[in-house]
Amino acid sequence: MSYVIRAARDSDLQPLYEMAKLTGGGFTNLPPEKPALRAKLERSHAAFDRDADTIEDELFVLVLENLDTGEVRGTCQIFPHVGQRWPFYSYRIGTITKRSEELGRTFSAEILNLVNDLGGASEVGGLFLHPGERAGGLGLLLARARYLFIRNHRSRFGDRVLAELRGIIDEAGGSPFWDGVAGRFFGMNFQEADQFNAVHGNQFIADLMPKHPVYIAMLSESARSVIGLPHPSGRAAMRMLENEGFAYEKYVDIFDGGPTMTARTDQVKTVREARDFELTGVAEGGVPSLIATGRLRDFRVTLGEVGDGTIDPASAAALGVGVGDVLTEVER
Ligand SMILES: NC(=[NH2+])NCCC[C@H](N)C(=O)O
Repeated sequence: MSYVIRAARDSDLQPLYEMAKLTGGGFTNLPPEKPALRAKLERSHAAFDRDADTIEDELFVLVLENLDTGEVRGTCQIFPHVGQRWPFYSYRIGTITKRSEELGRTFSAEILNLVNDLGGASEVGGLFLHPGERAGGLGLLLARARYLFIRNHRSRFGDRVLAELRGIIDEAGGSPFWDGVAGRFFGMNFQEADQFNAVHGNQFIADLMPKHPVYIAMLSESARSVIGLPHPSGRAAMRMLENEGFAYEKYVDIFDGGPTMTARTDQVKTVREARDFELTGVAEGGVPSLIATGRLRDFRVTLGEVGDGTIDPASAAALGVGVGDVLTEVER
């Protein structure tokens, strides 16, 4: 089977919608609403069409296509510059330490601070792989294709990259963190708020989110216990991000308390290890690799084998490349 990652097209709307319905909620970047998805595709087209070297608040949507069937089986997104137009919100967990000499006691309290620290960063997100394809390293292909895209269009991205992981959701679809913190100020449940956010953006956060720091000690045990923890379905994603050099630096999602992972763009493993080479021939065999080619709308990535200046025939066909083309490779 042969797969390729490529820019999303208008005709991908239906499969994107079908996949969005499979996410089970809490997946802000892939709402199961066609108008919202269509708006994302339009934003993405504009980003791929803009051939310039500057960082803008835009969005690239990529899809994973099974070349044997023509079906779209996965997707991922890159936001080059969050917080440029609308502030980007996070809770940063800070510490305040107090000492009473008379009592001989020192106390440290943890505080949730509403911050816009991550404004200016690039964000990777919206990664979804069809449940029927969760083998064969395709999740990793989707994730790492984003870093190759960033590397090959480096001036379009910030010096820091972030990834938000879904937080803990209970069986009823509720978020213990939401119920204990922001929910008290929004008059809606987590699903409604997340849905509203996905469709209408985050102005309502600026309007309603409490501005004062929150003492974690004063939250309910259920809210406290999920801070910085990913949804069980996101544990593998968290490990993948850590392997790329991302770390949890005490930033959490203001709605569900899920961890925000950050990394220096140039320190991301795939960005650091990728290298360019000129294709001198097509032959079987070589090192299992991710192979990328093309700029902007023509950007493509596949899984294949890289020899000494060569790639395997299936990859050459998947990428539509021939001798003399310049490719990017990074070991699997
Ligand atoms: N799970 C959520 N919808 N969280 C709220 C959005 C937070 C996001 N960092 C923003 O500022 O837009």
